[in-house]
Amino acid sequence: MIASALTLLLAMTGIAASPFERRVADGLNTRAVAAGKEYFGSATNNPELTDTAYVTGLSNTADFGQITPGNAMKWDTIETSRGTFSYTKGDEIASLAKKNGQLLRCHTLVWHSQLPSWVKNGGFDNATLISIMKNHITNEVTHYKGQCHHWDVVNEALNEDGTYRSSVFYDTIGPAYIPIAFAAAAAADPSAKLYYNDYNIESAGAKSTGAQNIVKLIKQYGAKIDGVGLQAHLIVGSTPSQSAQTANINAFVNLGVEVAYTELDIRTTTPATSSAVTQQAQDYASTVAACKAVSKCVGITIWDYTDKYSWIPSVFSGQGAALPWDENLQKKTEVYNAILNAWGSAPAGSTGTSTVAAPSATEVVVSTSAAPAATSAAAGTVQKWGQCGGNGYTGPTTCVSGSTCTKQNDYYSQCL
Ligand SMILES: O[C@@H]1[C@@H](O)[C@H](O[C@@H]2CO[C@@H](O[C@@H]3CO[C@@H](O)[C@H](O)[C@H]3O)[C@H](O)[C@H]2O)OC[C@H]1O
Repeated sequence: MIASALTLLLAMTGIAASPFERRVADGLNTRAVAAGKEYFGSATNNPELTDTAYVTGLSNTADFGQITPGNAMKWDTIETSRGTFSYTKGDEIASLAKKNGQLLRCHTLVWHSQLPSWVKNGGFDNATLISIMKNHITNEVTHYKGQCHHWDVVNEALNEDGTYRSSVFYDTIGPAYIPIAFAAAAAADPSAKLYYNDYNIESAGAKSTGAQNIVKLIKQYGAKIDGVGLQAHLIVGSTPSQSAQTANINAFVNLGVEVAYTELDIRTTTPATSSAVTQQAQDYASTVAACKAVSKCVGITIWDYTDKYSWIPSVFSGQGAALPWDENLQKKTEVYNAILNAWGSAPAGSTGTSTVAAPSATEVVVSTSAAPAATSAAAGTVQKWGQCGGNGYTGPTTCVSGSTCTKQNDYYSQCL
């Protein structure tokens, strides 16, 4: 009786055992952990949690050691009207992760999308919007304090050319909204790792450089940033090579932050052909191998695990089949095994499922980039937050020669 209860408990936690042995079940997460990573995980959404077969798969810690709420922690769910906070949906997913013994990646605090119109169209001035943003962050991060392994603090602040995206936050506050957000999140939960998260930054280019500049900006302001999330909404046949991805990861790591793949899916035209599936398996493998090759790439999250609940078909017309499980919750063997084997061999003593040799992965070390240069503002430039000091700002306070940095209040200062 006690032995069968123990077996049931261990099966629920992804550990297979007899009364005389404890063996870790083989899977995407246990292989990632054996490769030195923190987790392999999946996003999920509340409506799917009524599907018991789906939840059983999501709760299998051999495959998934981490869960990310796809929508439940976004501003339009949490603070639908000013000062009214609702955590029911986020709590449901946080509780599931806790029950399963899985890590929780919390997503996301400040984003131009899925933002309620009372924020987007509120017409608030600079100081008021800063106060609204800080209040939102403080309230939500405090609610989940101690539960979030990572927080995606700011999501998608960049255009494709690496310049700042126009949003109510950027247009009202200026780029300083980013370090202000990170500082507020750090104050509310000092132990959560704080991430900047974006798409199309999985290989070198203007946007990846823009994200690296955001890391520098946050640090210049004296705020804490721990990591950069590479969303990795990729396309079959156009996925960057392993070496391109590894070099890109190292460019972030060399700035003193870690990296995680946060929303990986690799879409194709549907219905997927067998050659597309073969290419997709290779694309997943090169992405996993890139992460494996750099110790500071801490884990990979797929943006849900099954095509049944993928967001892709609703956003990219005629595209889909992006995930390792199909619409019937069946593993796509070729894709699943490619991920499994890209992580390397099964943990010693595990209940093995595959014996295919793993590809070798080499750590690529690129030269350490120079420390970020202190920026000097041009005469007449309105610095929308604390460029001349104030409100905790510890970055450069120098104007270009001949101009004087004048503090107007805690939020505005100007080089005159
Ligand atoms: O009708 C909405 C529906 O449109 C919404 O879809 C979600 C949109 O966000 C998706 O996640 C984002 C994917 O891209 C990255 O850019 C972001 O970081 C992610 O947050 C999510 O998967 C979709 O479900 O869901 C709510 C419905 O009311």
